[in-house]
Amino acid sequence: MYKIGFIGCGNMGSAMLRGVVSKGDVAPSDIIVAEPLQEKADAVAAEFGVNVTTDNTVAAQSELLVLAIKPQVYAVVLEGLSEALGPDTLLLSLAPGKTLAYLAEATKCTRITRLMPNTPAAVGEGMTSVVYNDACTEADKQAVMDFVTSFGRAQVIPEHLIDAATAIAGCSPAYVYMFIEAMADAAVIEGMPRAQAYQYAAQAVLGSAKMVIESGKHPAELKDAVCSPGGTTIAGLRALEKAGFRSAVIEGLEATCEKARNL
Ligand SMILES: NC(=O)C1=CN([C@@H]2O[C@H](COP(=O)(O)OP(=O)(O)OC[C@H]3O[C@@H](n4cnc5c(N)ncnc54)[C@H](O)[C@@H]3O)[C@@H](O)[C@H]2O)C=CC1
Ligand SMILES: O=C(O)[C@@H]1CCC=N1
Repeated sequence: MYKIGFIGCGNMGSAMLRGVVSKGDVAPSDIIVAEPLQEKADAVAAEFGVNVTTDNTVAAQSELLVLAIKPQVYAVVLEGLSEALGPDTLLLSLAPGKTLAYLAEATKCTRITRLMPNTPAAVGEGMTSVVYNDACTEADKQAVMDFVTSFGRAQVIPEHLIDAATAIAGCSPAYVYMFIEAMADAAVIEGMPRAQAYQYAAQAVLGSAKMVIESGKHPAELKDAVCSPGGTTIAGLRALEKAGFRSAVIEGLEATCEKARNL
């Protein structure tokens, strides 16, 4: 495994770090995190036992460098790293909208990979999309796969699918949490204590997702098996469809893709 550097360690960087450190394949001493917020940097050092610096150029000396910063600060950060980034660095970028062409133009790196992970990486259940550029070697690809599969599932995709991947995996946890909240609100209306309602809703989502992944069955078949003729589920399904449930989800994900294309 390569020595890994992180530039920025906020929500996504720390989720990946938590996953990778818990898996144990990379020694914390082989990881260096650059995080300008001292309080965050101290918390990362204390929790994960990794090396921490506020100096981006030090972290950029790692062989595999994760840009875990917001797309809005890319230009200034990459300019600051122009001397530190070169052909020796395998650059991993998490930002929507920052294309391989942009990253090649903005740095002297030749080996570049885009990743679109999600925060469930923190519990080893991430879904990460991977887009390599042509200069990545087989060893690079192996190192990237070892890294991303240490915090969940991963798939290599062509770059034209990364906006869809951003919507369906990068962003969708937020929408799933909203769904869990909404279901819990309904249970609270019916008198269930709130904490219990979150547990019920979350376990129902977890179990349903596991059924899709492990049974290999079409989601519609699994849905139909819950809908008893003349029963409760089909009555709820009708009300959800009347309220535009599927359309709302499709429009939400499409708005995400549109935003990613324009970042
Ligand atoms: N949060 C999420 O669920 C996901 C985020 N992403 C992508 O990951 C990247 C990071 O996002 P988040 O972690 O959510 O953002 P965040 O705002 O939580 O973390 C960014 C971190 O970068 C640090 N930072 C700011 N300026 C810096 C600089 N000049 N040098 C070094 N560090 C600097 C900040 O202090 C902060 O800790 C973004 O490109 C985002 O689009 C991708 C998939 C999912
Ligand atoms: O909201 C965002 O822009 C980032 C990218 C995917 C998830 N969060």
